[in-house]
Amino acid sequence: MEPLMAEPVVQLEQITFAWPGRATLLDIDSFTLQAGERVFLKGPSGSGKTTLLGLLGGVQLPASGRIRLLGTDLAGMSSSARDRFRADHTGYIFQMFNLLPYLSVVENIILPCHFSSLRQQRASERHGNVQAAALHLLAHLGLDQPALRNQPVTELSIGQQQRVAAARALIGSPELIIADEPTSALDADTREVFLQLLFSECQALGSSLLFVSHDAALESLFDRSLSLRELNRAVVSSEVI
Ligand SMILES: Nc1ncnc2c1ncn2[C@@H]1O[C@H](COP(=O)(O)OP(=O)(O)OP(=O)(O)O)[C@@H](O)[C@H]1O
Repeated sequence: MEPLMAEPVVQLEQITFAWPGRATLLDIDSFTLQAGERVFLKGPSGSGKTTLLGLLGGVQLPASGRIRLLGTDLAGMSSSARDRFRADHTGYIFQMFNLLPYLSVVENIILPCHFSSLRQQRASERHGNVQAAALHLLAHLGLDQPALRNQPVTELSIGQQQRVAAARALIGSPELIIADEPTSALDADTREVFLQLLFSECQALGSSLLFVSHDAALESLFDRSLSLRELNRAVVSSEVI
């Protein structure tokens, strides 16, 4: 018997998208992200990379076409169901990290488990409870000094904040990790170290990674690289070369 192929994590078919009052920004025939794949997405500033990431998580809906996350059509859901689905199955690492300044390191990391009982359950099954899961991730990401755990995140270095942001995205093993320019504030050596840590955690958890960056030096480290310019049939006037 043929082995069963795992469901693609993301499947995008013939989507178009325009911000209100603006020309079509995205017109994409097809894009698939397979389970466990690590894909690098590049494109000039203003070409629509962040907008595409928003579509993949169901933050915005396309004007036409279909986006399926883990086989589920996002357009067929109510907006609250989409929010829950996104919280359960996707982890985000943002360029500015978006950590909550009034929460400690561990509190920031376990935040997604407050919005997703599935991620809370997965983290607890693996590690006993969500705090232990957060400490496990901190150790794997090279941040296991006990003094750091309860420190306000505002007192961390940029590299430390970035790892906390990665741990927050990874907790509870979401199937898809979306990273939007998460290394732009780091120097070249630190970037590659961070990326290797992120790769090994994604592999350990079985998560796919879609990583947006301008940094061509990182491209060869990924399974596959995509250029939004080549993927997108729309003519984008807001691109900055
Ligand atoms: N919330 C929004 N409302 C209206 N227009 C938006 C919104 N977000 C982005 N845009 C517009 O969509 C276009 C693409 O922006 P987007 O942030 O997706 O590009 P990007 O490729 O991620 O750029 P960068 O590399 O600079 O982050 C820009 O013209 C931008 O002004």
